[in-house]
This record gives sequence, structure tokens and C-alpha cells, in this order.
Amino acid sequence: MSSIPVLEIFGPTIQGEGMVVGRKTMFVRTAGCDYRCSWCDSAFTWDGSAKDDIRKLSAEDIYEELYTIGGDKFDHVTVSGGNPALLKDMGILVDLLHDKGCEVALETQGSRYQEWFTKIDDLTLSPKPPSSGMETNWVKLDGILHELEQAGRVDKASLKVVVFDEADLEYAKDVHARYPHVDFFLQVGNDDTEEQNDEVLMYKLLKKYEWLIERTMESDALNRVRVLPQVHALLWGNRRGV
Ligand SMILES: C[S@@+](CC[C@H](N)C(=O)[O-])C[C@H]1O[C@@H](n2cnc3c(N)ncnc32)[C@H](O)[C@@H]1O
Ligand SMILES: Nc1nc2[nH]cc(C(=O)O)c2c(=O)[nH]1
Ligand code: SF4
Ligand SMILES: [Mg+2]
Repeated sequence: MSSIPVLEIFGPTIQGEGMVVGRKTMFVRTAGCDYRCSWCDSAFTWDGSAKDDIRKLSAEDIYEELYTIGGDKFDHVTVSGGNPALLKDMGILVDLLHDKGCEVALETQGSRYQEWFTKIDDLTLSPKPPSSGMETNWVKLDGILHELEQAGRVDKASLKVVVFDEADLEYAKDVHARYPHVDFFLQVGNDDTEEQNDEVLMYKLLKKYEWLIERTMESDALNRVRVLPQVHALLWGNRRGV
């Protein structure tokens, strides 16, 4: 039986980020990450603070809970984390969700490949810029994109770089230039993940969005791109489970 470490199952809500922004979806958030981004907005998945809340669930358990919460009001499930790409057994859940008539999206940083990536309907690869403190393994990322290419699945994938500063913007340009044929998203970085006042956060994030749009418009290296905020952060702040 498959065993997947789960921290959150929630929805339906909108996908707040990237290639399918606005799509009605359920979320499954797995525990554990091979990275430790300085600004991670889901640090509870790996910093030990929620370790007592981790549940080892089978794919069937997960679908049952999705159905209990969402009923017939969803046909799309987003798997995020942590890094769900650490989990070989995730392929079993992907197959089950497809059998149930759901599309499946994945959020991962592109540090690990799994064979089940080629079954994902909306695959977001989010390599990490300098501000994260993480180092991109380009060999791995090249390998993932090579596998997707071989499987004819590049059109199901996108790259999404979170930007906090000028160095991140330069990194984003490098990523886009390396994979010019892959749909590319620039995302506003939230460096206030502790802020509890939604209005204060919304204003700060919109100002950052404006800055990111301006810098992107000025660049001749960022043309076939989309610039987006985290819509869920604008609407619901730093709350979990939305
Ligand atoms: C929490 S991560 C989980 C999936 C995977 N570990 C990854 O990083 O892609 C989900 C998405 O949130 C983004 N993210 C995390 N912290 C953020 C922040 N403070 N501001 C903006 N985006 C953030 C990540 O880049 C990723 O695209
Ligand atoms: N609404 C909503 N959209 C999201 N897009 C990516 C998320 C994530 O944490 O991976 C996320 C999330 O947590 N909530
Ligand atoms: S890779 Fe994703 S989950 Fe892991 S620390 Fe970075 S943002 Fe957080
Ligand atoms: Mg998030």
C-alpha cells in the first residue's frame, strides 16, 4: 500500500499561482523538503514545527478525504509541499485521481525527477533564485526538462521563478534563456510571511507586483513571459489552508 506523508488537504479554492491561476482546485500538501528556502511560505512542511501533524496516508485515504471535503465540487487537484517529488508513491495517487476524473497539478522546485511527472496535467517547476539561499542543480533541471521533452509533455509544464530583488531577476532571465520554449512565469516574492494584517500585506504585495511588472517591461530578455502575484496571498493573507 502506498504511504504518503500529508500535512494538509484543503479546498476547493482557486489556484493562486502560475500556469493555471484561477483554476478551481483542491490541494494536497505533503511533508518534507530537500531545500530550506530562506523565505519559504510553507516552512512548516520541513522545519519540524508541524511534525506531529504529519499523517501517513494511502492514495485511497487521500482521495476519500478530498471527496469528504470537496464532494462533487472539484475536478482538479494540486499536489504541493514541501517537495512532493521526493515521493515515488505519488504516482499511485496521480493514477487514482485520473481514474476519478480529476486533472492533477504539481508544484515542485525541480531538484528531483520522478517517472510520474509525465502524467501530470499542469507541472510547475520553480527553481530557486539567489535570495532563497539555495543552489540550483542545473544538471537535474536539464534532466527533468529532457525527460518531459522525450515524453512530449513540455506543453504541460511551466517554469515559475519567484523574484525578490535584482539578483533574482537576473537569475530569472538565465532560466528563461536556458529553456526559451517552456512557458515562463515571474512571481512576486512575499517576504512578510508572518504579517497577520491582510490589508498591510496586500498593499505591500501590490507594490512589489508593480515593481516586478515595471522591471519586466523594461527588459529585452523577458518578452514571452507572464508576471503574476500570489492571488491567494492578496485575498487571504498568510493563512494556511486557503
Ligand atoms: C511552498 S512551495 C512547495 C513546492 C516546491 N517545494 C516549490 O518550491 O516549488 C509552492 C510555491 O510557493 C512558492 N513560494 C514559496 N515561498 C514563497 C514566498 N515567500 N513568496 C512567493 N512564493 C513563494 C514556491 O516558489 C513554489 O512555487
Ligand atoms: N490558493 C492557493 N494557491 C496556491 N498555489 C500554490 C500554492 C502552494 O502552496 O503550493 C498555493 C496555496 O497554498 N494556495
Ligand atoms: S523548495 Fe519549496 S517547500 Fe522547499 S523550502 Fe523552498 S519554497 Fe519551501
Ligand atoms: Mg503556498
